[in-house]
Amino acid sequence: MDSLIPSTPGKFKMEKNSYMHRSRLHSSIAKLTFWSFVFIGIIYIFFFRAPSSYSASLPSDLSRRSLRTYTYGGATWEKRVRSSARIRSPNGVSVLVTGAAGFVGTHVSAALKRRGDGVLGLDNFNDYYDPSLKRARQALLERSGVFIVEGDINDAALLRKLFEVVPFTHVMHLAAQAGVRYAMENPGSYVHSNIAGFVNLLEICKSVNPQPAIVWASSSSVYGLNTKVPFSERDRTDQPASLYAATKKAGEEIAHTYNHIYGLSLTGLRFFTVYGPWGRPDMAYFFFTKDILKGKSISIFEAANHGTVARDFTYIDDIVRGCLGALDTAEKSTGSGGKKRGPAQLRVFNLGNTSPVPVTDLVTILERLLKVKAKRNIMNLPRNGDVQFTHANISYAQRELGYKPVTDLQSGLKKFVRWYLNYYSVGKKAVE
Ligand SMILES: O=C(O)[C@H]1O[C@H](OP(=O)(O)OP(=O)(O)OC[C@H]2O[C@@H](n3ccc(=O)[nH]c3=O)[C@H](O)[C@@H]2O)[C@H](O)[C@@H](O)[C@H]1O
Repeated sequence: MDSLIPSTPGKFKMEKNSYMHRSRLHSSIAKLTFWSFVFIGIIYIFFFRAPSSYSASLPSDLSRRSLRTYTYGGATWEKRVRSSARIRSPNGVSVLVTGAAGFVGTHVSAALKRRGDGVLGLDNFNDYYDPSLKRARQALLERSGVFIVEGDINDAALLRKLFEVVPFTHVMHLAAQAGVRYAMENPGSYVHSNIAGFVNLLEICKSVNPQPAIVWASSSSVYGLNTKVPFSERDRTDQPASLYAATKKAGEEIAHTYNHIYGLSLTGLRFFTVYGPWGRPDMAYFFFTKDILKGKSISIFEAANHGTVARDFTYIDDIVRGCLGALDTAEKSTGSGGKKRGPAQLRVFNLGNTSPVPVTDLVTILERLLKVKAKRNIMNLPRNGDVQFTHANISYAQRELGYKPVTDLQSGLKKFVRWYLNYYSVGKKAVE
């Protein structure tokens, strides 16, 4: 039997005996047919059926999350855009805030509006986390006069239209696929938002006249496996530990290119684990709160040999002040009509708290504020993108932006917990 099986599929040995030859030929045709079916079957399973495979899940996931078609335009829509972006103070600026329904985007938009700047939001309201929280933030902003256009930063026609309606002086680019660990589940979404989306935005910014100055969100995660502390902007950032970090690092290099070729003024802000009211439910402090209240156990990561895992948790109001400082000190872009006219500003700043706190201490603070004991499940730091600690050196931001964080973790979490209990109408009497 063995000799009937071709040594290599598709390759036939020549036989001397004709009967043998015919019967072998029939048998070979049957086998060829059989293997063809197997082959076609495998292709079918790979390309059309495998629900968890990257190639199959990516397009549907992306189309569900951010490639929806949005409707925009018309006189009423344009009127809303103009009114939202109208500057109402003598030295005000007009800012397009991408990711305006996100955590940092909402706070920054509200702060800009409060001081009289013109603000227009842009957000694709994807479902990476509960979109109803994004809708609630949108409602909050609407009450203060900020309109959020529903759309994606990959939509060049929409971005062009927005710049046609409003000659924005600044772009605060906060739209991104966030989260360190989710990058292993949906890598394509990071490339789509943090790289393709960023390039698309820069393409529009470089071609409009006047070009806006751009401030955008990088991340502390670019320091990756760097062990020198505190992290300074001059430290190496070529060892990202997650795809998220790699896309943010790529963003910094892309910013360099657009600054170099087109004279765009670009400022990247490396945020360090930002937390606070209206925060992101995918972040540990947020879902720890939820799970502690529900009596569910929480996983607390520790490094090898019971090593402490710590973060330079930074309170949202401090971050907002840093963002405004970056906008206020951003110089004008120098290009026009897609051509560079002279050197333009290119900056990167750490925005952290300079006071790392072990995750176990974060849990202790939450327990005190919630008046509920956590069910702690200590486990090894998984190899899925997390780093052991972060710690920002902020002297450069202090000098150039007047950045000075003033909120310690205890006070910041107190405000977060108060908001959380109120927002989710938790009937517990916690936080004195
Ligand atoms: O500074 C950034 O640039 C990033 O900050 C944030 O990332 P991280 O600092 O990783 O925050 P977060 O997930 O809240 O984990 C906090 C701590 O809890 C630990 N952690 C986490 C989960 C868990 O189940 N257990 C646990 O111990 C975990 O090991 C970690 O030590 C943003 O999400 C990210 O978008 C990016 O902006």
